[in-house]
Amino acid sequence: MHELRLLCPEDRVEVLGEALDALDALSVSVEDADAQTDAERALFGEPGMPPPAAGWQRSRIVALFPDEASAREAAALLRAQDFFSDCQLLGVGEVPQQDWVRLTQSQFAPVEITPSFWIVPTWHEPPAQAREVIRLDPGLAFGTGTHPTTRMCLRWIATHPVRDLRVLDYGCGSGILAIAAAKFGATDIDALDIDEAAVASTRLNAEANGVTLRAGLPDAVQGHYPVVLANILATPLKVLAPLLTARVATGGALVLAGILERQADELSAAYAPHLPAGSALTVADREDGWVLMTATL
Ligand SMILES: C[S@@+](CC[C@H](N)C(=O)[O-])C[C@H]1O[C@@H](n2cnc3c(N)ncnc32)[C@H](O)[C@@H]1O
Repeated sequence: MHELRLLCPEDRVEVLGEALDALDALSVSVEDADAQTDAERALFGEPGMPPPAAGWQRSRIVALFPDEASAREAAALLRAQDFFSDCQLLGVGEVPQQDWVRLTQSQFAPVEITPSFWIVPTWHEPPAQAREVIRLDPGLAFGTGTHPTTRMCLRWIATHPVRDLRVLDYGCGSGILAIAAAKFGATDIDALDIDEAAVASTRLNAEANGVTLRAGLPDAVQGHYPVVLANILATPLKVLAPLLTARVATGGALVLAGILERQADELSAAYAPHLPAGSALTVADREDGWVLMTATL
């Protein structure tokens, strides 16, 4: 395969992407040409919040073609277009052959949650000290155990009694929290998500781990649960406060993640009106700038 590398200003990214697509590029990727410099621009915004900028000042576009001739032909055609005037051709080069599957797999190692509880990709053997193991490969849905928010929830599950309890995993992604609850003895588990792909992924992962749970869309929520877990993000968690608190059984635990340290007070305040007297949402764990917040209802 050969790659065609281009440099362009923010307002040409879309038209170049469309043109490369029409020229049968196998893939087109766009990166910040100023990454790792003072001019680097963050483009991430929380759900519901606008991103800080619509695009990068200068983008580096890399398009893959099956051979050198098609990459060069695409370069020649693009250079002849009016919209290419402020753009630059950086080069055409061969992409070295790699074992992409092995390369991807090498980035996912077993993740330790506690010394005896591990998340292990199927291409690895579980470590000798692992007593409880979830087998999980990275897929379309979030939740491989590598993110601090997931890890803190998993740690909570592993260190609190969930045996024989009903559990709600709201925003289940890959289903990792629901599967962990099942591994630690929870018996009646609802794993729900607004994303159909997450629901499908949860079903497959549960089956692969030999556990029983119900995966579905949020309207499948039913009754009250002694444990309600939700690892989403601060903004949706605030919106979901009435719904999530209403689903926690009396004396049950609400466990929330996806919250940055600086958002903890904001979350406590948003949940306060929905909690019984004497109960509060407080920080129970922290990792890498994220916090886990819990309340007993
Ligand atoms: C950060 S992932 C968490 C996945 C997994 N539970 C974990 O702990 O790794 C958040 C998930 O919540 C889902 N989600 C976002 N907003 C939601 C909402 N309002 N109701 C239900 N699920 C939601 C997303 O589709 C995503 O799969």
